[in-house]
Amino acid sequence: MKVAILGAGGVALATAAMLDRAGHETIVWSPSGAGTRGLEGTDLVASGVFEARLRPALARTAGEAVSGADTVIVALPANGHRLVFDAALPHFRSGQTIIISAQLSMGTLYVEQGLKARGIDATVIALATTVVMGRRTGPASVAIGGIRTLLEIAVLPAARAAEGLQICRHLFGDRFRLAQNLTAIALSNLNPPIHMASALCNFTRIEKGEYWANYDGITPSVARLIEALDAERLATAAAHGVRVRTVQEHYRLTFGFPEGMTLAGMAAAVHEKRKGPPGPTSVETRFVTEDIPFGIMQVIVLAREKGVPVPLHDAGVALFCALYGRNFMAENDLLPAVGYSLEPSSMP
Ligand SMILES: NC(=O)C1=CN([C@@H]2O[C@H](COP(=O)(O)OP(=O)(O)OC[C@H]3O[C@@H](n4cnc5c(N)ncnc54)[C@H](OP(=O)(O)O)[C@@H]3O)[C@@H](O)[C@H]2O)C=CC1
Ligand SMILES: CC(C)(CO)C(=O)C(=O)O
Repeated sequence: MKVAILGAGGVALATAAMLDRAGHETIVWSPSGAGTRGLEGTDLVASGVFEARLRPALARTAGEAVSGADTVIVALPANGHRLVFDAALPHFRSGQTIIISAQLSMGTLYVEQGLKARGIDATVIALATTVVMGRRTGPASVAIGGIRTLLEIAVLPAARAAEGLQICRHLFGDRFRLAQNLTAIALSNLNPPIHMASALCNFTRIEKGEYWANYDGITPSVARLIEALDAERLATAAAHGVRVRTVQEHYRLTFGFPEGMTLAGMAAAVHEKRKGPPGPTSVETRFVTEDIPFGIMQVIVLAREKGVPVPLHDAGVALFCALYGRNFMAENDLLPAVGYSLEPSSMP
């Protein structure tokens, strides 16, 4: 299959390596061009859970990437989604499949609306997290941190669910199951609570650019905060009538741990085994710039809809707005575009 990957960071390049290994043809687009500059005329080298050397095609424009592809994978942080969706939408064709890896803030609805406006009959698939974990380690290298064994997807239109499932399996293997709906996917992305708690509790390290290891930063107290945030997310999901995995299940499935381990215990075991990846070392980290406005805000908006109190989510946004002197709520350019209000006055 011909696959266009929009984005050229850790996940995008790890995805390209995984698809190349499975015999698919890939073309990668970096929105600014910075992400693919180091790949011009040279192989991409993947290391970690598998090793590979590949030469993905490089696109200069979103149109060049998308036009010849059967499937398009959006693989970049959600604070870049709107820009990338707007660049790609004029080029989508009927019959294509668009996979959002991973969805935050109902980006799938935004794409669906854009396709409808153009009369394009394409399939849009939302993932709650990425198939593969990855981190760029240099201009032409990527470290593959892991491949998930089980992922939920939602497919629009819902009538194409079986077809969507088949395409995901064809690309990445038999590791997908259908979520109840898009709200379940929206409430299944575990990065926002994990990253908010980690970033908040390790903030001076981030601001001073000190080295810290991501899972080592999830100490028992940080894990307790993540679990308290998770209780709010689970209450929101229950109010919407959707079943989502708990943060413990998420770690268990991601890392293959047996049942019964605590979150802090699993984080410590991952750190012991991997020692990495590093935690963020810049205040511009997507743990904040993506996860607060697009992830935490999404939970807050869905909680408000059902009158579910989420005081820790609200407090988290307020704290990060104060830490940065910046209105993160106003940075979400997806939810208002698909009809959700970000106004605090719509609080229950
Ligand atoms: N890395 C991981 O293991 C995991 C990642 N995820 C999620 O997957 C997604 C991708 O993550 P990852 O690849 O690590 O992220 P990266 O930070 O490595 O992504 C960098 C890529 O995103 C583009 N980009 C970043 N910000 C913007 C923006 N504001 N506007 C336009 N383009 C932008 C960059 O563009 P350019 O090339 O122009 O510089 C570059 O191509 C995120 O949503 C993340 O939360 C989820 C689980 C695990
Ligand atoms: C660091 C990791 C793998 C776990 O939080 C991650 O999810 C990310 O980089 O987005």
